Amino acid sequence: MTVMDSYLSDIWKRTLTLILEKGKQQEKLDNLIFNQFFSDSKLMDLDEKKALVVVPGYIQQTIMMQNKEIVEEAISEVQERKISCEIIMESQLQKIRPLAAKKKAPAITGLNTTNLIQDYTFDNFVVGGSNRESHSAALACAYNPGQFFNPLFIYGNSGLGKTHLLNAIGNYVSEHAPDKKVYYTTSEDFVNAVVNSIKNGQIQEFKEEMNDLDVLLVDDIQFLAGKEKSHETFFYIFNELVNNKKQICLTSDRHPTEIKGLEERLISRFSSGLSVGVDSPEFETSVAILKVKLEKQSVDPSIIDDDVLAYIASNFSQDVRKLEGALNRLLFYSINFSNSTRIDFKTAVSAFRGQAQTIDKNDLTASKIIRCVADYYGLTKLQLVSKTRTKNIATARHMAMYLCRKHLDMPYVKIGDEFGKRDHSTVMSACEKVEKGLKNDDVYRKAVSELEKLMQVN
Ligand SMILES: Nc1ncnc2c1ncn2[C@@H]1O[C@H](COP(=O)(O)OP(=O)(O)OP(=O)(O)O)[C@@H](O)[C@H]1O
Repeated sequence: MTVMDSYLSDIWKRTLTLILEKGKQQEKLDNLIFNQFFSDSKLMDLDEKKALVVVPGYIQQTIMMQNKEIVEEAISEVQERKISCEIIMESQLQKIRPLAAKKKAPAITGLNTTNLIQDYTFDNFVVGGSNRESHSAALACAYNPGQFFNPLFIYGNSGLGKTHLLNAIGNYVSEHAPDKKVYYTTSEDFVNAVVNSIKNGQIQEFKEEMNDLDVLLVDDIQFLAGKEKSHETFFYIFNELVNNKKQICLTSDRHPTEIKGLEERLISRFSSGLSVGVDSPEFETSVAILKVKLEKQSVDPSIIDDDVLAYIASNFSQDVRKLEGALNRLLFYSINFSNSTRIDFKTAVSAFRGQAQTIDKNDLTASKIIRCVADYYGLTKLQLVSKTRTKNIATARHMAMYLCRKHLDMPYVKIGDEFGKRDHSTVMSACEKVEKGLKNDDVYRKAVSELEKLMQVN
């Protein structure tokens, strides 16, 4: 432990004692809540006015935020000056750490610190149709910086892996060519650095330091919009680096030509290399991502039934952050509220009650599902529950059984009763067929998604 660490730890210990005392006085906290949600927190940083507090997860963060006033009162009392607190989760720390490192670094930009997010590598980036192009372009830039696409511009909605890819490039270069200077920053930090350098009369030094880089990675470049002073500096650095065959990689939430408030000359520079998009992951990619994230948390994927991963993948794959959040919720739920060592479909349905596809279960009945499926396939309800085994009727029947299981959580036997008294193994095998179809077949996925929409409106 460094002197700084033990200094912060001592302050936090005294603060925690006060938080409990004040919380009890104000009847907002008791020992149980305090021990469960406050005791694992840490004070990571402290300056004249602000404290950075880190907590293990979402729940601790939420509960501490609810008591933020008490927390701020307590630390202000310990420090004998007014302190405001930022409370973040450990998982957010990595994004913030570089800022802290930069602050302490003697150089203007902090280039002598490695500010890459170490966890984001090509090895743990799952490739699928939605990101194949951007992954391949990023890898090419990492393998041969400055040679292929300059700049590489990766764009797409939030949470689709742009920051991950950007850092993967940096980590790859740092590992394979340690003599190369790599710098990762967000455009907001870049703007702050420019403003500070101007204020301190060091803008020339700042530019020189930047021009000395081999790889410049700038995240969320859209935030440069409207910051005219920084445009000038960035334009200069951009030209120097590109002319010297140094690699620049940028990310944004939209294509360069759609960023409003950027000078034309910058837009044209950004578009002059290669622009590649990232999209929401498709089903297989989502499942593979979930498996990678489980591995990262040292959870054996075999304790989770395949249909559970399929369920999360079909409900939360708009962005990977949502997928990760859903997985964390499931793990949290099963650790705290389930007695079983396996995580099955039923556990998942309970964990996501009210979160996954918002079909109102109170409104939904087997009969309604049968009607929707029959309409969708152009059949009658009678045909669906009949003994007929014609392929199209059987497929529709399997689909209806699967939807009853998924949305009504009905036992197999009961579903069998609804479909002309079929036995439970027939229903089980029907559900398995649809689950398999969902993994391998776009037609199944499309049908389930359209049927679920129909079930909501009908
Ligand atoms: N293909 C993937 N394989 C593995 N993890 C992924 C993949 N895509 C995204 N992730 C994970 O999803 C999370 C969000 O990704 P990231 O921060 O890179 O998104 P982003 O596109 O930069 O979002 P924003 O625009 O909001 O900054 C990260 O934890 C990242 O590791």
